[in-house]
Amino acid sequence: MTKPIISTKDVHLFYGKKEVLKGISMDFYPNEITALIGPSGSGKSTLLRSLNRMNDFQDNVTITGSVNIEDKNIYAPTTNKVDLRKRVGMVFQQPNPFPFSVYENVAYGLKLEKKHTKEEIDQIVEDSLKAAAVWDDVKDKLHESALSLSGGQQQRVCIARVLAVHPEVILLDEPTSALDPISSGKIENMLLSLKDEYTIVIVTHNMGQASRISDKTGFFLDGNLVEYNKTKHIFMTPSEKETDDYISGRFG
Ligand SMILES: Nc1ncnc2c1ncn2[C@@H]1O[C@H](COP(=O)(O)OP(=O)(O)OP(=O)(O)O)[C@@H](O)[C@H]1O
Repeated sequence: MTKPIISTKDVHLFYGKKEVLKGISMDFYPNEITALIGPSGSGKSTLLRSLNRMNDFQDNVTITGSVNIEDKNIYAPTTNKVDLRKRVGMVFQQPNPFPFSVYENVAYGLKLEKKHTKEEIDQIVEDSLKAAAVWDDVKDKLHESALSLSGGQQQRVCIARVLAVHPEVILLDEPTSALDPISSGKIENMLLSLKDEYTIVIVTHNMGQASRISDKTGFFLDGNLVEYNKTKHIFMTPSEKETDDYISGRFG
């Protein structure tokens, strides 16, 4: 049987005294896309950020339970957080390229690693931009500022930046919510093509997007994981009334 690449066990997360994750246990499998859905404030982004310790950047956060990657708890004191965030890369809602050229954005992590020759970096930059389906848009402007690109192109360059350091898992927090439908469609197709090599977890408010691209879907409500199952099951025959109400637009 396939083993999960990430397992959360009974994760509780508090901002100050406020409990925003109330015991989340979830397995994420290799070469699958998992969608996290639920109303605003239900804890989806917080759970996503707990998978590569992005919550550590915020004060006043307490987390209990465990998040295991291949049987090691990432919250163990010995975890190297820089390495962790390379293995588990993240793409945010607003495209956030650095104010450098397209090339420098994608080469950034590789240059920090100091493991590659200039020729190798050139090749990885090209391969990553191709995998992120933005090469044709930017191949003639690699040395122009990434900030001069459209929002959709910037977001795909940000995805290329994550791919360049060869993560195992890619976390995406509403990556298309700031984009037009054509750019969103390109990103959806790209994510489907990346599934063969990566494990993908995506927070989305777009039910159509979740049903089009994900293999499994988790429905969050008020810090609880109400239901987690194959996407078809969640959308066609949900087991819980709350899930049914949410996906059929009765609340949220
Ligand atoms: N830095 C923070 N400090 C205090 N409370 C926070 C912080 N970040 C999030 N919260 C609270 O935690 C709860 C869960 O937020 P979270 O962003 O995970 O929800 P979400 O389901 O992703 O919502 P959305 O869909 O609106 O992004 C919310 O009540 C939110 O107000």
